[in-house]
Amino acid sequence: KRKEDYKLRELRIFLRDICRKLASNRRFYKFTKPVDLEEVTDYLDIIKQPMDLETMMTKVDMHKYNCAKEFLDDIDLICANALEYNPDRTSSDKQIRHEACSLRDHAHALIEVEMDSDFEIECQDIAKRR
Ligand SMILES: O=C(C1CCC1)N1C[C@@H]2C[C@H]3C[C@@H](O)[C@@H](O)[C@]2(C1)O3
Repeated sequence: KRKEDYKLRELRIFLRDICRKLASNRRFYKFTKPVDLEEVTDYLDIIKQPMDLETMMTKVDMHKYNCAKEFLDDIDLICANALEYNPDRTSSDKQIRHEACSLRDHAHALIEVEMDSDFEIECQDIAKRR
């Protein structure tokens, strides 16, 4: 176990906690599971890289994130997908877009306040080397 492996384990513990908090917020329930591709049959024609919070939790466990920025890139992907697939002037699409922007801003704010910025810089240096 190298020194940086201990840092990445600390990052995983931190990101699981962030993911748990987001997934347990009822405002974000639409983003907790993959879009049902049997129900939404044209989804992959429009959205080339689906993402959701359960998939992100699995990615944490699979050591797919080497820094918080990579985690936030997937949060931004969840949001961008929702804005792209639900663009209409209807109240249901507007509600999805509002919730997507709220998820994005809440996730960035949560990490900003809870993450030591020097620790993230160290993780981003590890990410570059890998
Ligand atoms: O984009 C999404 C999710 C919401 C944020 C992610 N979906 C695409 C479909 C359009 C809209 C209404 C239902 O048809 C439901 O299946 C979906 C799921 O919501």
